Amino acid sequence: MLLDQIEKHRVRVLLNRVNRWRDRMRAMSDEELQNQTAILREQLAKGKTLEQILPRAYATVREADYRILGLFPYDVQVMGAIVLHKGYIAEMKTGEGKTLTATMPLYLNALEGKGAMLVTPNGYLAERDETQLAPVYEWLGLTVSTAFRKLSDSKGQSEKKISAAEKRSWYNSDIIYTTASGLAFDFLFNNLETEKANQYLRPFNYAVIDEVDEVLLDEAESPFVVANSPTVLSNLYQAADDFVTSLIPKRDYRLKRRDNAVWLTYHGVRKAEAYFRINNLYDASSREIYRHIALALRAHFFLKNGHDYLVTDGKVVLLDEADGRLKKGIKVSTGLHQAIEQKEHVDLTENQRTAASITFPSLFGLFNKVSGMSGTVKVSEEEFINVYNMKVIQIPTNKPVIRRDLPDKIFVTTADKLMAAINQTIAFHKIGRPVLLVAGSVENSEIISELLLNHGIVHNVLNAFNESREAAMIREAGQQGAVTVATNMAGRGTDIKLGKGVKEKGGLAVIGTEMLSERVKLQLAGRAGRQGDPGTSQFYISLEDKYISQASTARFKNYYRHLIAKKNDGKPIIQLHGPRIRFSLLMLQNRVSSNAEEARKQTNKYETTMKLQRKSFHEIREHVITSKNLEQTVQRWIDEGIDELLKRNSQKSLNEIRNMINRHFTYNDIEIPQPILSNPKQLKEFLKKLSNQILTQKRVQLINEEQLNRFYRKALLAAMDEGWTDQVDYLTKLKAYIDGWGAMGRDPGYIYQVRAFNQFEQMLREVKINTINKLLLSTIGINEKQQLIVSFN
Ligand SMILES: Nc1ncnc2c1ncn2[C@@H]1O[C@H](COP(=O)(O)OP(=O)(O)OP(=O)(O)O)[C@@H](O)[C@H]1O
Repeated sequence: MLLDQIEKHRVRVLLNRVNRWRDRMRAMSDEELQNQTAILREQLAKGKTLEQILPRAYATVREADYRILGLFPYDVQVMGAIVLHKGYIAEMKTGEGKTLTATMPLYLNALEGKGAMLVTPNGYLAERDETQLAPVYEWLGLTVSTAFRKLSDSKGQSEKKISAAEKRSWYNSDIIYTTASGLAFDFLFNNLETEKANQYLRPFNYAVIDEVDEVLLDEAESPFVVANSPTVLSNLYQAADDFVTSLIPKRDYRLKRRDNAVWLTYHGVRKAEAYFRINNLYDASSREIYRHIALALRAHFFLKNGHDYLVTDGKVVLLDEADGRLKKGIKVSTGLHQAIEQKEHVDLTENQRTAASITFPSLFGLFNKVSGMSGTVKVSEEEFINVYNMKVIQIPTNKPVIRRDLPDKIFVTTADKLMAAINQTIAFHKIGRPVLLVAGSVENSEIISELLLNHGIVHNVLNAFNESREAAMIREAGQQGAVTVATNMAGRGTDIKLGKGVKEKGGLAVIGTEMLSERVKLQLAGRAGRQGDPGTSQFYISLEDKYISQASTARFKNYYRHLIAKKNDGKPIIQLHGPRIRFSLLMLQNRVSSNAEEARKQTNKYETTMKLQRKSFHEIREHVITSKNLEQTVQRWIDEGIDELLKRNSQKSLNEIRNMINRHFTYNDIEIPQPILSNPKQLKEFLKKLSNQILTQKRVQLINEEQLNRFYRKALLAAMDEGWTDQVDYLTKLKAYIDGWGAMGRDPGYIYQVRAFNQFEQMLREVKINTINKLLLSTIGINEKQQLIVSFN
């Protein structure tokens, strides 16, 4: 608390220093103001720190914001901007103008020439913000871009592959607006490139993460995955799916939604053994069957169409749990995607191996400095401090918030709550108040839409199906009498402006129709009452909501059954009142959020191991990709590879050695002098000589040293990337495999670490052997353009 006060005091001191510049900046001509960028850069060059030039820099942007956009950042926004520069998290209430706030730290940190990024959870926000603010930065002499092809520029060419040069120009801009997922994918692909010329990222410097709780908490657990080299598709998906649909609840399997767990009972296990004709389901030889059953169980009991994914055009597309958008291009790894496809009876996509993966927490761990902003972070402050070492500073609002967040209305069934919510919508609509009606899933948004149509109410539907009309719908949503049905896609960053006469009627009414976590709820409520506007929010929830059913206790379930029985006896709509039910729901909410926090901690533990391995792997890779002379590396790796091969071929019979030579060195018959077989030293010398002979033969086909180096590089990288793909794939599967072990009293984090480490060492040894293969068994040639062509077997 005291520290908090001290920190806030420091922020105020800096704010005063920014304010002292205000009149001087106002008096400057445009030219003088624009010239500040050069002055500030010069001060940096002369050794001043960013902190020292902050007041002048912030005052410059502030004035530029005013001259270009007509918006002069308020004192509270400058305070938020100071917090962002320090690498902390600024909690600024919804609608306080975080977009404008970010202009200050981005400008300041970009002055060093190492790049400053604004990362948002979705492309709509990144593009909107960049378009709005680019004129300010450009006016001040900085370059700015989105790190993706803008929807507005990409007419007809969105299919065209984006060149490395184009991407490089984005990422070399002073200020970059992008999405967290776009950045994750670009990072992974950039690392898989085998030529420096095809890489486009520079080292990450400074980032402001918008909606930081969504990025670093809600999405912390789902890794971004790049897949390659399809593996054989297993027909076990269908068998496992058929098997799971034949199971009898309780007798064959048990379901514990609260712990997110489902497992086979003794009966179920026997049934599986009979079904798959095996002796022991838990035997190592049945591991694949076990894995497929586990996947099918998960697909059937935990993932729901319309909730977790959509089936469109015969394809399964995942929905982002946090914001209800389609997660294009992302697949659940380890076969769960195929298990869902099998369940939905659509064609199975190819099963792919994970080539590289990263989670948001480790992606942002690569930046020199990271800060964040959101309207709803204080509740998770402890986690931010413990896990990310980021302080949270609350910024006061510019004008008092007068929005009223009314207490939840609680119903027993889904039907009851939807009807009540619709009736309320109709009442608001009658008096001309705009309503944002938020559905818990795509499926519910369509049901609500139909019900509204039955009442003759014209409305817009904003869900993952019509994302393209988002901007237009948001523009209409605050007008008199407008009704907008949306999934929680409209939950973050959506700036709904009130139309004429709406304030007098009470502002926007947000009506939620699903129990949600406190943070998501606050975000949705925050679509109303922005910038001191009037507005209300109220949530209509039922005991059947997913959030409740996944976490409810036996007592709670009995209570629900009792109420349903009453309802079946003819009682119409049952609404629940009183402190007891509210208290129970509060407890339930706490339980869900602490479970989620635990799960994130576990994932972060796994990820730390991955991070270390990724780092050491990429250090080696960076050496290979940049080195102009790889001769020594090649010799050393061949040497180590031979040692490893000899260790593995312990017998050293003539046949064994001949086989080894044919598998790794050359397909030709080689004369092996008998006596060396019993002398390891001589044998090693022999193999080294052999590899040098083969390399010399290759060398003569090459034109110059540079081409030789290129050949070396291609061979080493091919060997390394294969090894790394196996490693990442192994780690992904390992994680899925041991994740449930905690329930059995073992520490999955520890087991993971030990196995992951051993496998990494093993992988490095494997790479050395594979290097011999790539170098010696490949064929090379020069094409008519005098370019090197290498083909690996
Ligand atoms: N200094 C200012 N002067 C006048 N209007 C402002 C100022 N700053 C922001 N606004 C306006 O306030 C509205 C809300 O801004 P913005 O959408 O950036 O809020 P936000 O904090 O990002 O909200 P959310 O938490 O919902 O993402 C916008 O319409 C913006 O133009």
